[in-house]
Amino acid sequence: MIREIFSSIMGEGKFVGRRFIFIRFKKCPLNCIYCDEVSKGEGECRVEVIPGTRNFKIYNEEEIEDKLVEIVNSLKTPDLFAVSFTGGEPLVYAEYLKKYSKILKEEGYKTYLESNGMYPGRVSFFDYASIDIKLPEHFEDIKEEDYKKLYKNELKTIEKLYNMGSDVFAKVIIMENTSVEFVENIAKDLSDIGNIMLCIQPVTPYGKVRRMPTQKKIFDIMSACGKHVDVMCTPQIHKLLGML
Ligand SMILES: C[S@@+](CC[C@H](N)C(=O)[O-])C[C@H]1O[C@@H](n2cnc3c(N)ncnc32)[C@H](O)[C@@H]1O
Ligand SMILES: Nc1nc2[nH]cc(C(=O)O)c2c(=O)[nH]1
Ligand code: SF4
Ligand SMILES: [Mg+2]
Repeated sequence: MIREIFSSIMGEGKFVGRRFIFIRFKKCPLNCIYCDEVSKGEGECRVEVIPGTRNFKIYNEEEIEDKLVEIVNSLKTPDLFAVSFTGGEPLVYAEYLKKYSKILKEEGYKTYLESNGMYPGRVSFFDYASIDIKLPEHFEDIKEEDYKKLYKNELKTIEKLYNMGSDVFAKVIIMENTSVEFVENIAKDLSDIGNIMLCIQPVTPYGKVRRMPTQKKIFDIMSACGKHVDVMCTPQIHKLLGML
């Protein structure tokens, strides 16, 4: 279920630059062409021994699940902002996630969800949430009706978290072929939900994706979205810094 736990600087979105502990779950039902988490399902479970050192202890699956609080406590640093549940797709493991995010909250930690938003029915409370809104070009081949369903679910997830009082924002990964109008329409839909920040994240070339969007594309998208919502843009800074 859990693939790795480590301490790093948040490299994406509204809280970029803050210190986080990352709990990464394994599986994900989607298959984004740019996904930098290729080992979705298999592989060992590794836990950083000392924050930021990349020294890992290998655990077996069951062992780590019961020791989660102990492990998080061992990675706590004075600058810690929150504990991120990411993946893969953390909401694949919704029951475990609900139980442990509540326990960690009771222990005094702020909780942060990083999700693709495909499971609105499984969402529980998090202090902060980053919900991806996927675009059709993120997939090798997606039927229009499947994309529409995914999009509807993503908006529903954001709305649910917003109404629960989570500090939720939307993240859109943009590519060189991303349409300005398409992202502007997303911004309009977000503004109908409430005061939701839109974080534009230029794709980091990976796998079959070879190029980042141009500066013009980034500025055009930001200007168009800025008519409707609060918008910011950041690349994945942890990769620039060579961090996990
Ligand atoms: C690995 S995903 C895990 C959480 C969830 N499955 C999702 O997609 O939101 C974490 C974040 O990394 C982003 N990401 C993955 N590969 C990327 C890449 N090559 N360039 C930019 N962002 C990427 C995803 O879009 C998502 O916002
Ligand atoms: N440093 C760092 N920041 C991140 N923000 C989101 C990440 C993720 O994979 O969910 C991530 C990650 O993997 N590392
Ligand atoms: S939804 Fe997230 S984990 Fe799943 S393939 Fe896309 S980027 Fe990767
Ligand atoms: Mg990542």
